[in-house]
Parts: sequence; C-alpha cells; structure tokens
Amino acid sequence: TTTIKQQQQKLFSLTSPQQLNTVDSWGMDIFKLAELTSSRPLTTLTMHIFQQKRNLPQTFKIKEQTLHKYLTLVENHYHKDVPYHNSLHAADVTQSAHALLLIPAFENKFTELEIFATIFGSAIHDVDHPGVTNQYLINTGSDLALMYNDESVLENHHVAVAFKLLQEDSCDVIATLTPKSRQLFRKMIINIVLATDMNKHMDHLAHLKTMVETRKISNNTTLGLENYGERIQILQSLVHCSDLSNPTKTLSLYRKWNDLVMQEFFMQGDLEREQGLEISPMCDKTTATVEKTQVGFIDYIVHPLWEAWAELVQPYCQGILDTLEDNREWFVCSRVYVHLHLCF
Ligand SMILES: COc1ccc(-c2ccn(CCC(=O)N3CCOCC3)n2)cc1OC1CCCC1
Ligand SMILES: [Mg+2]
Ligand SMILES: [Zn+2]
Repeated sequence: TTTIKQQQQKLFSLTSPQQLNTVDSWGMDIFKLAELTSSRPLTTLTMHIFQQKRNLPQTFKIKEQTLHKYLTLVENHYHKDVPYHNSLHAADVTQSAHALLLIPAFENKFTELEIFATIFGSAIHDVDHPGVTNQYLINTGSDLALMYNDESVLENHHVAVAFKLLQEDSCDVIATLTPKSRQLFRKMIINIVLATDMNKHMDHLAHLKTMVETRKISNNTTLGLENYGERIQILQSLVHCSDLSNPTKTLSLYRKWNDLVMQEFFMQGDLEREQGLEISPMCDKTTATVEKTQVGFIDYIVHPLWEAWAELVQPYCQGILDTLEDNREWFVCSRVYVHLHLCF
C-alpha cells in the first residue's frame, strides 16, 4: 500500500494549484478523485480535509497513522459492488458537508468537536450499505430488520459498524478525547447519521422552516445556536442536504449519480422479481421512466429541502438552488426529447 505521504502527494498532484481548493467548492469532480486515487477516494479526501483543511488531528491530538488506518478500514467496509452506496458516495457527501460548513453564515459558529463530528459522520454515514432499501430489508425479514425492529434499520447499522471498527487495533480515532467529549461526539454521530433516514425527511423540513420563521420574526441575522437541540438540527440538516445534493451539482455529475442510483434500484427490483415480491417504486427496469422520476424527486423532495436550506443561510446557497432549477429543466426537456425521438 502507498504510504500516507504518497497518498497525499497524489492528492496534491491531482489538485493542482487552481484545483487545490476544489475540495472547498461545490463543483469538485469526485469521480476524478476516485480515478486518481485507485478507488480510495474516501480515505484520501477525508485525510485531506482533516489535515490540510481543518487541522483536526492537531486539535484533538489524533495520530496520523491511527486516522489513516481507521479511514482505510471504513472505506474497506463500503461495498465496491454496490453501484451507488459505495465509498464514492461517502466521499461525495463528506466533501459536500465540508463545503457547506465553510459558508460564511457558519463562520466561528460551531465548535471543533461539532465540525469533527459532522465530517466524521458524513464519512461513515452509509458504511456497510448492502445496496437495498430499509423497506426491502423489512419486507424480507432480514437479520438487520430483526436486529433494529424495523426502525431506521440501515442508519442504525451504519453507526454501529463505524463504532465497532474504532475498536480494531490502533484504530481508536477518539482515544485522545476526554471522556466527556467522547460521549458528546458519540451522541452527535448517532443524531447525525440517524437523521439521514428518509423517513425523518419531513420532520427536517418542518424544523428548517421553523428556524427560518424564527429568524425572520426576530430578524436577527445570526442563526439560532443557543442550545444543543438547535445546533444539532442544523448539522443534521447540513448532512441530510449533502446526502440529497446530487441534483444540485453540475449536470454531468448529476447524470452520473442518477445512472448509478438507478443501477442500484434496478438490481433491487431484479431481486424482488426473483423472490416473487412486489417490485418497489422506481425499481422496475421494465417500466421505469427515469427522467420523470428525477423531476418528481426534485419537485417533492430535493427542491423543497434546498429552498428551505437556502433561505436559512441566504444568500450563500442561491447558486446551488439555481443549478438545481436548471437541472430540473434539463430533465424535463430530455423526457420530451425521448418522447419526440420515439414519435419520428
Ligand atoms: C440521483 O438520484 C438520487 C439520489 C439520491 C436519492 C436519495 C433518496 C433518498 N436518499 C437518502 C438515502 C435514502 O434514504 N435512500 C437512498 C435511496 O433509496 C431510498 C432510500 N437518497 C435518490 C435519487 O434518485 C431516486 C431514483 C429516482 C428518483 C429518486
Ligand atoms: Mg443512508
Ligand atoms: Zn447516503
């Protein structure tokens, strides 16, 4: 295996000076990172963010070797044969969350531990994902659904695996934290990762809208960050938005993610067909209308969420919202295109 230094050199060589701050920007091409790091995008990117960008190992006295060994272990526990929910998605969500944390509205608003938890939580948020949905695991009476009583089955599993891996030899990344900080860190990771369950989406949206209204009424520019409940809500929404950020990226990146998620959905549909189960929505490759589904996904889930987020941090995410709306138009037209093509 290449040494950490070689790994970092490779990242720096990839991110030439003008690209160096692509890690900080919304348009980073994470697919290119995977190519250049022989498919270790999560370890390389997260090391870079922790060390070069946020100096977290210094702050928390984390040994570089420990951090690298743990992240490599986590990356190895993402499934390479799962089209979408693999370590590239984890790297994408981690980089997106890092970029959102850089919004000026959040400058000096969060503690180092909260920033550490947000980046760490993003990196591990889908670890050991089997490539099927919670509903599938519940419908098939899987061991995971049995273990977690059908409640946020995957999300509970991701957190449990991440903390189990900390116990491996010289992988305890939080060994140097005080017992109190370790307890708070664990609580934040649990809150952040469990909040990536789509079943919690509507609660998020409601909380975001309440925060926006509260800010309007008190017309104070600062965000409500008085107590843990409000602070963790913002970090949960930040990671949830990052998890649902594909349609807000450049069209070429968005279309790649769409292909991958549909591959994963169709693999699940094939499994359900074989097992004589009812095929889940959007998972039947014989009847799916991919473009129409994306337009529906944007209209009912992604746009309402990002509209609320953009309002909370205005004006910093207006560009992201504009890209989302442009991408929606493209998918609408591409559907028309397919229709016209079929007509002539
Ligand atoms: C680029 O396309 C997508 C990108 C992300 C998502 C998406 C939805 C919910 N999440 C958060 C994790 C979650 O809860 N999932 C994971 C997906 O399966 C449902 C349970 N992620 C869906 C996407 O497209 C779907 C297929 C056509 C329309 C919807
Ligand atoms: Mg997930
Ligand atoms: Zn995810």
